Amino acid sequence: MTQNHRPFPRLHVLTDTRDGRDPLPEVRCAISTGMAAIQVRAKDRTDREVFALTTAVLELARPAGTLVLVDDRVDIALAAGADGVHLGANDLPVAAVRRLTPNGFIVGATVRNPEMARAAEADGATYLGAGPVHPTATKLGLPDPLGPHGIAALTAATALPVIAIGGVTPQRVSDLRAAGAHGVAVVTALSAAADPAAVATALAAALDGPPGQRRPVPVAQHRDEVRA
Ligand SMILES: Cc1ncc(COP(=O)(O)OP(=O)(O)O)c(N)n1
Ligand SMILES: Cc1nc(C(=O)O)sc1CCOP(=O)(O)O
Ligand SMILES: [Mg+2]
Repeated sequence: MTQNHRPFPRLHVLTDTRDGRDPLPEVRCAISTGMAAIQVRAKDRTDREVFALTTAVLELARPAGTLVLVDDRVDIALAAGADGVHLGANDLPVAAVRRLTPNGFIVGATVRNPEMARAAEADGATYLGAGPVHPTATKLGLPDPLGPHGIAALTAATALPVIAIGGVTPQRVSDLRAAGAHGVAVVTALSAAADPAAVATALAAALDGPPGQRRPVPVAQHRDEVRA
């Protein structure tokens, strides 16, 4: 794990490996913003390939101090030396992963309503991924979009940083921050962009600085800093 005392990242970029694509170009763009975390998400790859991709992402991320998380797989995250894992409903429970991992290891949890947010916080999650906030074609079988109002209800229920995911674009960031989201997670905003560097810059600019109506939450209370 990296020693990182920066604020918890507001821009989470998930790798898009579909159709054999190489996600490293957009990973480089995200890292260059200086405010991103990279989540290695590679549903179509073998364990060996996910491990190799995580190692490649870590090589790019470490010199910049960028955090690297792995979707679903705490074993691969630990084996590769990543900073954390993102857990969904079909993965190991947050509390079980906490027992397996060292202090400072980041554990994200997918939540879709305030009850799930409270439970994940009680179980020891570091941050919450909340979605889908808008319609998305990237993942099938999701419930109806939460919208910024759903994000507001969810952020009111937890002191943890909430990362909104699903159909996020630079233009949609401001409403999400106003709803209390700490940040956003994206796949196709970067992977399908003609100019991913420009989109990464636009996302970073939209996430930078205080939101209009952000709920004040003490840093120590919502684990806004990662102290590995
Ligand atoms: C930041 C963030 N939020 C939500 C998700 C979704 O995770 P999960 O429920 O595990 O679904 P898959 O990504 O595995 O399809 C996420 N990955 N990141
Ligand atoms: C991987 C994922 N999880 C979601 C959830 O709501 O759990 S939405 C999503 C896809 C996000 O992709 P895009 O930025 O291209 O819409
Ligand atoms: Mg997952």
